[in-house]
Amino acid sequence: MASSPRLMDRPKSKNFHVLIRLFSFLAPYKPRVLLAFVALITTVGATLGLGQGLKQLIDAGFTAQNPQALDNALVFLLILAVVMAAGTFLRFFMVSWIGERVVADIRQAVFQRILSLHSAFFEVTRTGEILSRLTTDTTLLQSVIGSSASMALRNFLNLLGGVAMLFITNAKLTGIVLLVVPLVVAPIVIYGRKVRTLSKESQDRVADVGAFAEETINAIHTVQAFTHEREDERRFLGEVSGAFQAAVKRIQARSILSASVILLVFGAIAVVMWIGGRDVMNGAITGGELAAFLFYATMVAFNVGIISEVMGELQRAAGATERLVELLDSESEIKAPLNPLILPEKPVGHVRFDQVDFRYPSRPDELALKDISLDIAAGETVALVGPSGAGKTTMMQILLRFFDVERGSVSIDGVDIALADPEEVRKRMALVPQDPVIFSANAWENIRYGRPDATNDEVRKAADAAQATEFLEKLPDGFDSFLGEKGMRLSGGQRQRLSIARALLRDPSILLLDEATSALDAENERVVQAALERLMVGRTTLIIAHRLATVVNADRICVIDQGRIQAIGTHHQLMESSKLYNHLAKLQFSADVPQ
Ligand SMILES: Nc1ncnc2c1ncn2[C@@H]1O[C@H](COP(=O)(O)OP(=O)(O)OP(=O)(O)O)[C@@H](O)[C@H]1O
Repeated sequence: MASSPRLMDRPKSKNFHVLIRLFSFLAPYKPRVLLAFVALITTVGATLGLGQGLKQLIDAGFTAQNPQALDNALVFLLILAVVMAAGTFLRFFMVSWIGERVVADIRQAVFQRILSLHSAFFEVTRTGEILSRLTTDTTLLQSVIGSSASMALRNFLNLLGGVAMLFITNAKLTGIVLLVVPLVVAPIVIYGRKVRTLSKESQDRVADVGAFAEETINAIHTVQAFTHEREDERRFLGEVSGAFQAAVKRIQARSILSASVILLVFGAIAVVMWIGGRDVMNGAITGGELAAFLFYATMVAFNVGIISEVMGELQRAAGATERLVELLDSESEIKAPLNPLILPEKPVGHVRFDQVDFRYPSRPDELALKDISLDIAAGETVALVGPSGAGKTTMMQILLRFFDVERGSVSIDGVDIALADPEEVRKRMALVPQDPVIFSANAWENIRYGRPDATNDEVRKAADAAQATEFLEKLPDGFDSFLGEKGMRLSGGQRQRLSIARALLRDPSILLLDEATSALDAENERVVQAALERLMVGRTTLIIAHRLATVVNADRICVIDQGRIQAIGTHHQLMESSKLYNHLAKLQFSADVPQ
């Protein structure tokens, strides 16, 4: 398993018309595109002019022994060189700039689209695939827009111009060359393809070496514990030898290709020179004409070769564009209707599930929620309890409208959330997940995630209320401390308190808590509990309960099993009436459950 997909591996497409979609991204930069085009035409013109300068140099200068004409021809060539240099600078700069800019825009557009997509999309699309579209495919496009496309265009124009100049210079020799060029270029192109296939194979073998090493090193403890070192060494040697053999094949093919190119190209030049030389001797053409002719002929052959190379790149770019366009065209299935219902301006916090049936798109044959009806008054705390896989998390996901229900409805403050804007719905809620995510940023930014426009003062107050200030201030740089990849520097309880501060800052009317099951030590549990209680004041709270204290303190407890609500009531009521609850309570909430 290679850690990152390589450019060579991306599938190609012959579907070139998708490349047209790229034009919409070029549109904002029309003046630059135009400038690049003008520069391109100028350099092509100057390149073609070189042949004429050469002809002048030889005929009027050398052959006629005229120093003045020689000077003129040289000045002409120098001017052409300056024009070519300036044109190339401008073209290269503009085209590369456009390539980088357009790719930045495409990345932004794709990322924006990905963030808006519905949960089910992420279930069917692997994260690695999305990432490789965002990085590898866009990089490929950058190389195409920023170089290959302009190269293809330049070479194509050079080719057209070169052929035209060949005819103008000498039609008879051109006829011969048109016969010879395919004979020279075709074997080179065909063999070149073989070399490319071998290069890819060689790269794959090298990737295998890397993948094997990566897997083994990551599992170093298992390797050593099972004393598997010798065996792994032997297998690694196999991988390394495979890579070496593939490389040798590639090198062999490359050497043959280089030798053939030299033989064919110089052989062809010799043949044309021989025919042309005889014509010069006969007086049919001048020496300058022959030189110009050879110049144009070489140019044409060279350009044919390059274009065939670039075609492969363009095919890969078409493939990349196809995949990016597919992403850009993905529509979120969870979105606001055309005329979304507006939630009441002042949030109340009334939540109602009404006869909800739901099944996950990835598991269509099984109802995850069956006929769920639950009316939660503003400010009420409802604890969800039930065995693992009962559907507790699913209820929260439905309330956050990560998925739409199949039957029934879910409403907030009297508004069916399916008819509202999902962003507005989610703005009314804060989620404190079981295993809170800490982003690789400092504490300020991590808490401010709850409300990006909060002031430092507000962040501090939230941290105070969540009992997070003390431990945050003890960090080396206090609130400015970088909390590291996935918050590695914080303990489980600290992460929870930070997440509570985040929710406090968001100040939602509805709170979704997924209690941590992982055994927080008694001290931590007490602090987290205190922070939670402060957070819950005056808010409607739906809490997946794993702790006895939560269950006892909840206004109502909802017992869920296999997607259905089995019973609702207070702890004491349920201990009496619900066998399942009684069982769960004894099992889950430790032995000292009050009877
Ligand atoms: N994304 C998903 N796609 C398909 N099925 C899912 C998905 N998420 C959960 N399920 C299934 O839906 C059912 C309810 O899962 P849910 O996560 O709501 O349970 P839970 O009560 O929260 O369990 P736990 O206490 O273990 O977290 C389970 O059978 C689960 O396998």
